[in-house]
Amino acid sequence: MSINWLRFVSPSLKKPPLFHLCHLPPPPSSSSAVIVAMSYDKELAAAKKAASLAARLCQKVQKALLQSDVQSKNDKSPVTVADYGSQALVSFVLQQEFPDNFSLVAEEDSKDLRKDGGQEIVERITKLVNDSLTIDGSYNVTLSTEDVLKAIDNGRSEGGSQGRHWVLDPIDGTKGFLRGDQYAIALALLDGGKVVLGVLACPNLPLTSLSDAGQHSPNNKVGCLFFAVVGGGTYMQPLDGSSAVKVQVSAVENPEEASFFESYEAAHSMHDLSSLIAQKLGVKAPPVRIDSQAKYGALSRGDGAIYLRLPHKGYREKIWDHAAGCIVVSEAGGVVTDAAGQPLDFSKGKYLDLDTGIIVTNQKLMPLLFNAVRKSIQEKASSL
Ligand SMILES: Nc1ncnc2c1ncn2[C@@H]1O[C@H](COP(=O)(O)O)[C@@H](OP(=O)(O)O)[C@H]1O
Ligand SMILES: [Mg+2]
Ligand SMILES: [Mg+2]
Ligand SMILES: [Mg+2]
Repeated sequence: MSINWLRFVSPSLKKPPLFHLCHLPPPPSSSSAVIVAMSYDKELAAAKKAASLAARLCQKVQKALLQSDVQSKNDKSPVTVADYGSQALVSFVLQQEFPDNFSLVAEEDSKDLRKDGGQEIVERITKLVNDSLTIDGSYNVTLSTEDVLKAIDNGRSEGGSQGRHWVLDPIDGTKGFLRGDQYAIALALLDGGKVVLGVLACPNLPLTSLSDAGQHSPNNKVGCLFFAVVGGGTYMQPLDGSSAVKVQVSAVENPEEASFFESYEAAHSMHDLSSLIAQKLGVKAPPVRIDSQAKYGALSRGDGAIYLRLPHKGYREKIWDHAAGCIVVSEAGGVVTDAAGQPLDFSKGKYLDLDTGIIVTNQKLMPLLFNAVRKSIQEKASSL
């Protein structure tokens, strides 16, 4: 038999309450519930610091992007010095902060960098990482090229349902990054297979809503940091560090007024299926196509009301593409499920086992969205 841990939220807390719900066995000789609150304060501070430093590194590279900074991985997706630099930096910072209990599941590894001809690019990455550490000033170190390669490879954990694992996408939306568009540094923490903390740094996302007119005006500042801890809500602050505000998903109940997000890259989602779903719902506005988990961030503050991600058959989603985004949206009052209505399961290793795809919206719209998704999938299947 077990008792519930109780959610403990002090009304006097000004900071976001950072406590985790889970189950514990009862104390041996007590009939009253024991409240044990698990805090992720230190993890949140470290994650925000690591993601902000990585964002600064990426911004620097995006400004001066050279063709030679781009390599092609075996799966033909691009990867840049910024992806590697961001991963090395975040990995190094987290390892310094949590030396006794460090496990990281991250997208990149050093295999291609260790091949012949990789030395020059590794030196460039090492310089970027060291420059970022010098600006930060908390760690009095200069990393060697081998230190950087090792920091990248410390992201080789498999994750799973036991213990704590950090989950990192050092640049989510590398194609957007290369185009000068949206991208995100996405960092989450799994504890016992559940996402308990997420940080999304979105260096090119305007601080004001994407739906506001004039969002591309030169006066509209960009650079958002979203963060969420389980049970504590979602907050957004400018990447330059000024104060955070609590955010909430859109309260739209009428799908005709809902706007929806999908991937910019046509190959990442079945846009024909999304259009069918939108048509069934009566959504009037055309889809807003943006790269990366910036979509989850934008949705968490109500810029749009629906995010549909319906990859082509055979594609397997990775946990680093959704972990941070998922908690950022759910703590802002949204719902994230697969196309069968099941919550995403981050406890199975690097991959998410999903039915068809991922659907995201607010609690009011979810039943309508779910029905439209099921009907559209059936219609598409029977028309083939
Ligand atoms: N064929 C495909 N279908 C779905 N997702 C894909 C894909 N090819 C790549 N991706 C993933 O889509 C992510 C970008 O998401 P989005 O489409 O929302 O911009 C990529 O992350 P990276 O850029 O980190 O590699 C990559 O993991
Ligand atoms: Mg990639
Ligand atoms: Mg990604
Ligand atoms: Mg990536």
